[in-house]
Amino acid sequence: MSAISPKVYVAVVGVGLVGTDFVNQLLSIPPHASPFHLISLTSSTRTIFDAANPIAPGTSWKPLLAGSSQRPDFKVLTEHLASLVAQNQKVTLVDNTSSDDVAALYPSFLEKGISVITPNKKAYSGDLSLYKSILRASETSGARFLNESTVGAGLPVISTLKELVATGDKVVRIEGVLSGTMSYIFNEFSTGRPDGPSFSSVVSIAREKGYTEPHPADDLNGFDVARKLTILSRTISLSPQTTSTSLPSLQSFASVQTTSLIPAALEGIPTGDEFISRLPEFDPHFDQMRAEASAEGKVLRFVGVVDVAGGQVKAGLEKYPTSHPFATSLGGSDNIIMFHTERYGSRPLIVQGAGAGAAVTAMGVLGDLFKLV
Ligand SMILES: NC(=O)C1=CN([C@@H]2O[C@H](COP(=O)(O)OP(=O)(O)OC[C@H]3O[C@@H](n4cnc5c(N)ncnc54)[C@H](OP(=O)(O)O)[C@@H]3O)[C@@H](O)[C@H]2O)C=CC1
Ligand SMILES: N[C@@H](CC=O)C(=O)O
Ligand code: NA
Repeated sequence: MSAISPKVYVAVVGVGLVGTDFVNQLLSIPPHASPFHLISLTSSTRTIFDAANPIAPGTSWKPLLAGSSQRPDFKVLTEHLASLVAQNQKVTLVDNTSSDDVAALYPSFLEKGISVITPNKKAYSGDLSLYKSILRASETSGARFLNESTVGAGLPVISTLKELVATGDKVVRIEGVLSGTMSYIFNEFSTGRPDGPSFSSVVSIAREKGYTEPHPADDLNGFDVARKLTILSRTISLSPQTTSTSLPSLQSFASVQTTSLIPAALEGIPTGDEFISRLPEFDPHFDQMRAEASAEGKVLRFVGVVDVAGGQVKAGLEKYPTSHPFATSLGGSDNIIMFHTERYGSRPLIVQGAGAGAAVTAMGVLGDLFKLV
């Protein structure tokens, strides 16, 4: 007779694009097959918590949350979740925000035995001291932190890299198109022809499709790619299996050599709406870049590199021949990540597919949750 594992108690913070899909995917698991109890939801203004009556499939959870008079309080939420841990329950906090404030709380969740799962890149690409305290807290309590959707959305990028490192392969270089937004923009904008849609129009569509960060400037300044490269780089260099590496110890994503696409006049615009409305002023600048690449028989692609052997991490706009895989094999919000390793020799291990969008990102988060079962 096999033992029945206890269910994992899940508290969700952030119910925007990804968070909504995540909750809907979680609640669509047939109850008899679901290893999860969804016990709490928190938006930026409201919260609900009820460990005794988990939210059931079919519940109209949005009105339930909107109708709550409880304000979010992370101290109280942590106490509630810690009391379940004290009763030997498995408890996880899922952070679907892009908030630095929520990210800063991960060590305090982890040290109380609450696992953390997130597509939010802030903690893992922010200050190195936060990353190290996450590692320490997880090691001390045994609670897990999983972040598959921080790179390549639901694509198996982090899990692949962890397995390469854990099994003793030596990563030489990782390179690829790591931004769904940048991929979509340049797949549509730069096809090898000298003309085509305007830059600002494809950026607007990428935003409508839910690929961009809450503020699209966070994609166009290259920081989103720099954050992903920081996460990949730290996954290698701070793994217990890595004894020595030439990789730089990145103090934060800001240490990555990054080329911004944002015209100087648009730096620091506070809202995404205003940024998008001003972008058409700069279309002629991008038209010229496209025409120059086309004249060389090339396309533009925004690419990131973790050069482990060369000790360099960088992100920027590059030109590729129209026959290159970055030009021929990408469409939509596709990411492509090539792992050059000792074992994979001259033919890299390649992961490719949609790298942004609510459904695929939420799937990566839910996939991480299943790893706790
Ligand atoms: N979209 C994508 O394709 C991908 C996204 N990601 C990451 O997923 C995360 C979510 O992205 P996305 O859903 O697109 O963004 P959204 O802006 O749609 O959602 C974020 C939500 O977080 C909520 N929020 C912000 N601060 C807090 C807080 N302190 N407490 C509770 N809730 C808060 C906001 O709530 P409210 O509505 O109440 O203001 C908002 O609804 C981001 O970290 C993003 O980088 C990762 C991979 C791909
Ligand atoms: N804005 C990001 C979302 C996923 O991380 C992207 O475009 O890749
Ligand atoms: Na991923």
